Amino acid sequence: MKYTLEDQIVLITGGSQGLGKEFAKKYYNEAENTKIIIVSRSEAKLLDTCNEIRLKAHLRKETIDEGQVQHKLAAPLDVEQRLFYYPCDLSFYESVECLFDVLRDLDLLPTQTLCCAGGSVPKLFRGLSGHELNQGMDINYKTTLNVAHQIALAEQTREHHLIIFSSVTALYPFIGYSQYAPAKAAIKSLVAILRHELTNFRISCVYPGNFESEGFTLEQETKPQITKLIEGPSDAIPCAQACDIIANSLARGNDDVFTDLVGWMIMGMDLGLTIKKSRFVVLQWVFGVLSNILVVPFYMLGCSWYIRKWFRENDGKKAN
Ligand SMILES: NC(=O)C1=CN([C@@H]2O[C@H](COP(=O)(O)OP(=O)(O)OC[C@H]3O[C@@H](n4cnc5c(N)ncnc54)[C@H](OP(=O)(O)O)[C@@H]3O)[C@@H](O)[C@H]2O)C=CC1
Ligand SMILES: CCCCCCCCCCCCCCCC(=O)[C@@H](N)CO
Repeated sequence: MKYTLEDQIVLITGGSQGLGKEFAKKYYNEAENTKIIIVSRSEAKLLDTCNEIRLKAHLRKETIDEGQVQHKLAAPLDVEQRLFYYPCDLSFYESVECLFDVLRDLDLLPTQTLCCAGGSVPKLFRGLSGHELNQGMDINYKTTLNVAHQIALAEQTREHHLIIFSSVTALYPFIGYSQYAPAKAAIKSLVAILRHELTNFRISCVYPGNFESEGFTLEQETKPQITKLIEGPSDAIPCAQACDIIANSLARGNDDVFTDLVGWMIMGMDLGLTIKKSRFVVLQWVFGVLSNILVVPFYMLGCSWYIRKWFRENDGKKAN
């Protein structure tokens, strides 16, 4: 199943900002016959994003008499529209069922689904609240799980391209990401199983390195210094650049997608019982085998020594 922007119905979760918004822009500006539905919790952000994308494309639609804006996903559908939004907290299964009931009623079941919704609160484990801990699983795992399940039920035979967003931290979890990395690792595990079961689906999993977004800016505020040091080799790239890298990689047929060299390296080191479909995969595998023997043991020893030193110097109990 080739990845193309044109002639699609694409559902983008987390489309109100960051990477999801960049993908909505890309589909809107680079394809003429593709309908885009962006979903997130905040109707205000979704509305702003729709208007901004239209304004930039000089196609801003004025509000209609009833006070409804033309691009909220509702009946009757304005078939002239290409960009819609639907506010929904995707961590609640029942809300996702309602979303898919609306899509089905409007004959807008997607041909591509991008599960971009996610976000992290990087803190030391003891510094997290119960709410933050549970939000981690809700926002990063349950939003993807619920949408993937509903699209799997909706599309029993037709081809569908499911594009799920994990993180390099799923392949290399480290200090400061306890609220986030386990959820992203769960996504990696789910992808491997769905690739066995959903035989009419193409399932791609993206493992981005750092990129600049509203979420990234926010997480920098709580991120422990040791976490910033460890992830230092993954410089944050512009969000639009990350979007282009991912789209080009998908178009080349890759299904395990990285956004930087560090991500390629770490994916190579993650051997395990899954066949990677990534760029330069043979070279990546050879690199992974050799580095697991020659580099990783020394890196991990050095890393744990450095973390212990950091705690000693920062009196770990209070350090954040
Ligand atoms: N930025 C980075 O450095 C990296 C990001 N990633 C991953 O890439 C994806 C995109 O990242 P980024 O652009 O930074 O994300 P942002 O944090 O900028 O945006 C997250 C989006 O998810 C939406 N969202 C959050 N919770 C829910 C929910 N319960 N239901 C529906 N929508 C929700 C938010 O909208 P609203 O608040 O309106 O709900 C927002 O649109 C995420 O999965 C992230 O984990 C991976 C590696 C690195
Ligand atoms: C031989 C061993 C070499 C190891 C090099 C180690 C480099 C680690 C880079 C980790 C980058 C993590 C980026 C994803 C962060 C993320 O998902 C958050 N920004 C959430 O938004």
